[in-house]
Amino acid sequence: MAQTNASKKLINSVESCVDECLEGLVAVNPGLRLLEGHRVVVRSDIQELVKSGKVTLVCGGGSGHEPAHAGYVGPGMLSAAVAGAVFTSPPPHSILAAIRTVGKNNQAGVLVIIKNYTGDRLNFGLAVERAKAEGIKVDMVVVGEDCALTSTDKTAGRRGLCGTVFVHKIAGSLAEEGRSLEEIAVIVREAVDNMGTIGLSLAPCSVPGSGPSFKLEHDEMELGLGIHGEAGVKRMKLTNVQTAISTMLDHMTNQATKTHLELVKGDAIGLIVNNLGGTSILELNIVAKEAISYLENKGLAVERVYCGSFMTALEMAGISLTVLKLNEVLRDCLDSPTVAPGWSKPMLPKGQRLRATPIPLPTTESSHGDKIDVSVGETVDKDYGNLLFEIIENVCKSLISSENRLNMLDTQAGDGDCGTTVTRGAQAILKKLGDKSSPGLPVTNPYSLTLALATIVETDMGGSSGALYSLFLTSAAQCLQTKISSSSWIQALNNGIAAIQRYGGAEPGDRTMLDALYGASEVLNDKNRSSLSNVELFRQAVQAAEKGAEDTAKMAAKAGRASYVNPDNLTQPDPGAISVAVWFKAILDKLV
Ligand SMILES: Nc1ncnc2c1ncn2[C@@H]1O[C@H](COP(=O)(O)OP(=O)(O)O)[C@@H](O)[C@H]1O
Ligand SMILES: O=C[C@H](O)COP(=O)(O)O
Ligand SMILES: [Mg+2]
Ligand SMILES: [Mn+2]
Repeated sequence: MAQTNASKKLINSVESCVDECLEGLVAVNPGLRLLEGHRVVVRSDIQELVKSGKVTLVCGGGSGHEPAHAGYVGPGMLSAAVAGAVFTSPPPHSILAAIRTVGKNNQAGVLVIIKNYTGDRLNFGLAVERAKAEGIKVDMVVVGEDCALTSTDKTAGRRGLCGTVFVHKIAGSLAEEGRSLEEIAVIVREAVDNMGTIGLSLAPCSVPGSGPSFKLEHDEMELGLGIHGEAGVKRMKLTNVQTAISTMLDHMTNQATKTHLELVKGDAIGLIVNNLGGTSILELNIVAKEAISYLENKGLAVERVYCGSFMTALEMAGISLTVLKLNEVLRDCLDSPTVAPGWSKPMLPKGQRLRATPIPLPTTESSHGDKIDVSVGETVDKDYGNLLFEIIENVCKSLISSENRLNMLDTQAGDGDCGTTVTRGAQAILKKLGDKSSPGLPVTNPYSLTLALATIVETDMGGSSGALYSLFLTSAAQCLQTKISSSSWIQALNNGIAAIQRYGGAEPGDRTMLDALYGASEVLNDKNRSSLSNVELFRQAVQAAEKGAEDTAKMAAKAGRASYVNPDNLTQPDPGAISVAVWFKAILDKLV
């Protein structure tokens, strides 16, 4: 649902903008093709590549960073790129489709390269585990080179930014050379340790369908922002470009910060001067001149400079600077040829590309989650099934009607997409749920039902929320195989919470959805409340979830994207926690 204050965009619809962007990309680049039924761009020679004995490379993440990542697909760089919705990690099934396409029957193996974001770690992590279980050789490198943070005490760690493009180039070159998966992973991880990025923004961007991601006064700029419109670490007065660049690079190399890049006189470096999307070429060239001159004045040998749009944040006015310490191997990697359109000049269209047929998916024996065995798990009677139907329907509708509020909260704390992501999941569930007279989901079999919900969420949602809810539901289902009672639902909740903690690494008090879930679970597991009726107990659990969610407003963020935002700016509750309170309340409404 578009918000009324949405910024102007040249799109046909919010829902279709990523697909149409990819269609356009493959239309003007003959070397690129779409993978059937997925937001995955692959090399058009992928079938030969897989047989070539070379390591293949998969990258991906949310859209809005164009040309990243699909623009780096091509000989000498990536084999495939998986695109999520704008600023939203893609769902695991598309990632798995990409890994299968480049990894099935490929002895050399697959290297998956991601930027360090919770959503990407979880969704790509899940797909990698599935691929391994299918016998595909695969390793994953997580890029986190942000130098903005002054400490590293966050669960979320350093963000992955434009340095990821250097990683694509280095890994691409080594793969082309025929190096092994193990060798490539070692060299690439070392390169990540030897690079740093710092951003600067003059004006925010806006996600299609929404308003600006944050506000900057006309005489302000923001140091160290991320690439999703998340506010940065320090707001400063607008200065001339020379002062701005020295502030950025001083911060990047400041020994007092835990995330600084160690540079010593005489070091050879490569530099990316990156346009975050809305900076004029005139300004960008000045930035390049100033950055080179700053670095040379420090006695560094600036051996390679790349200037342009490499890793954008939609139309954000601003820049980032990435410095990579070079050695002979890395220098050769940067210099090796590639025709990936994002790195070199785009090739001209040949013929009628819009009609090019998509690459078919590889056939596969395993079709995880596509079929759910309803013979497992205890069945409940028709009335109970009807109640579950109504609960699911109400949960989805409530979440959908909270879309704008959740987006608004995520705009302050993250990247503004939590409502959109949750709504996408809810709509997919409603579509599958269908009609009450003949539901499309196994509502009389709680175990199968919960697994089916996990699969829908995993397939259609994306983002941190998608992965976390999928883990939650998959683990919860394990407690619903036998004897359905109020206590098995409580066990299911406990198990689900444990899975979120296990994979997300956050704890109660870290300002996440866990704070709402925990509040509710404490009440439900409280022995002193055993005399309460089920409905009364649940009513108190809802109150605790709501309180847990509201209390996040006062918490410091330790996990997720909010952990990068200046704590002074975090005055509203966490969107993920509010979403939990919303669905708890929606369940209660159907129990009374
Ligand atoms: N490590 C984590 N553990 C538990 N919940 C998390 C974690 N990281 C993020 N979250 C929850 O996810 C919510 C954001 O969801 P979403 O917008 O889908 O994520 P993103 O855009 O960062 O991928 C946060 O408000 C928070 O409640
Ligand atoms: O561009 C977005 C990144 O891929 C992170 O995704 P996320 O917001 O789902 O964590
Ligand atoms: Mg997101
Ligand atoms: Mn978000």
